[in-house]
Amino acid sequence: MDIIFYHPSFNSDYWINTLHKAMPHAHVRAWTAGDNAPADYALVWHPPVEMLKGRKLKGVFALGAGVDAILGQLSANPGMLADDIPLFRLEDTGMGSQMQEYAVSQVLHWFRRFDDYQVLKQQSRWQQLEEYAHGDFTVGILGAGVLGSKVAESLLPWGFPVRCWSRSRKSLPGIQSFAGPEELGDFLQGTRVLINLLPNTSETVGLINQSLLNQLAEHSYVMNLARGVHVVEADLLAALESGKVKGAMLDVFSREPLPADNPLWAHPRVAMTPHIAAFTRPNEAIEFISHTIGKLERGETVSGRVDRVRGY
Ligand SMILES: NC(=O)C1=CN([C@@H]2O[C@H](COP(=O)(O)OP(=O)(O)OC[C@H]3O[C@@H](n4cnc5c(N)ncnc54)[C@H](O)[C@@H]3O)[C@@H](O)[C@H]2O)C=CC1
Ligand SMILES: O=C(O)C(=O)CO
Repeated sequence: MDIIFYHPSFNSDYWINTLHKAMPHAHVRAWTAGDNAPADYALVWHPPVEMLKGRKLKGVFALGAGVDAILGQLSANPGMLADDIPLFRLEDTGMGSQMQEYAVSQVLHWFRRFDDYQVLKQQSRWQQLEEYAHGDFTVGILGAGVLGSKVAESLLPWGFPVRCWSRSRKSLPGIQSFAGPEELGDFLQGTRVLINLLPNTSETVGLINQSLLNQLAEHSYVMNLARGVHVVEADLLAALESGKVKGAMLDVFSREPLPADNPLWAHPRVAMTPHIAAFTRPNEAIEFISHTIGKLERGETVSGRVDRVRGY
């Protein structure tokens, strides 16, 4: 079995050596331009079109959770990957716990008013502020998939009401599930902290706009852990200016790196991280990939297959 590997920044040697340990029978090589030798599987992240174009592969694994980039390449280069070649994505592989860390820490930061105390500190003011009540701090998660559901579960022990919105209804103990466009309004009403963990698709791009933000509770918070294109930045800035949104924590942006002249940089109630909410963990990813390839070779059913039409 031959596997080709491409990632613009990962340590190829580590990945190839670890893949060899997980799959001793496989020959894994780092793909380089001009390599047209046969392969059975490709492990890729933002691959050059020529790496996949015209290849007969048993499967392609995206080395991340979101597949919008590779699907975007596919739509721009139709011949890049034959329709009958399955595309897989990583499900959790160490990203779930990272998302939990990020979300819980930020929700608690806002709930305990550390953002307000930082402002008082800068004014050298010693002042105790009125505490928020858990009941007034409903957390609503857009996207209740692998990562969104883990984030939802991690917030429950802290006493917050937690709800989620997804394409289909979910059964997550203690978490109110809202499903489909017809229930988005009910999901938003009363949501104080909005956390985005949706995939970037034609249905979700630009979803977090003025209309959606206006439906949130007063003095709400927005945390974007998914993709920058989900947020209409001008609308978020307007909601911050009006006070409808009290604070934002953004890990992803419509352009990355974020251009220096973007007003989000200087906004006093916007905190930012440079797309670091959750990294692919090599060991967990290789375990997932090697198990999945093993199942594929045995003709067994597998999870993680991307629905190219649906977009995730
Ligand atoms: N900032 C970062 O470092 C990272 C960001 N991500 C982002 O997180 C996203 C989610 O990852 P997973 O949870 O693994 O994805 P997933 O595919 O397991 O879950 C997606 C969820 O979104 C819902 N959804 C999709 N389209 C919808 C629609 N039109 N209306 C309502 N609900 C819809 C689905 O029902 C599902 O619950 C990824 O697509 C990626 O963009 C993932 C990893 C790291
Ligand atoms: O896995 C993903 O989709 C990511 O955004 C990793 O950066």
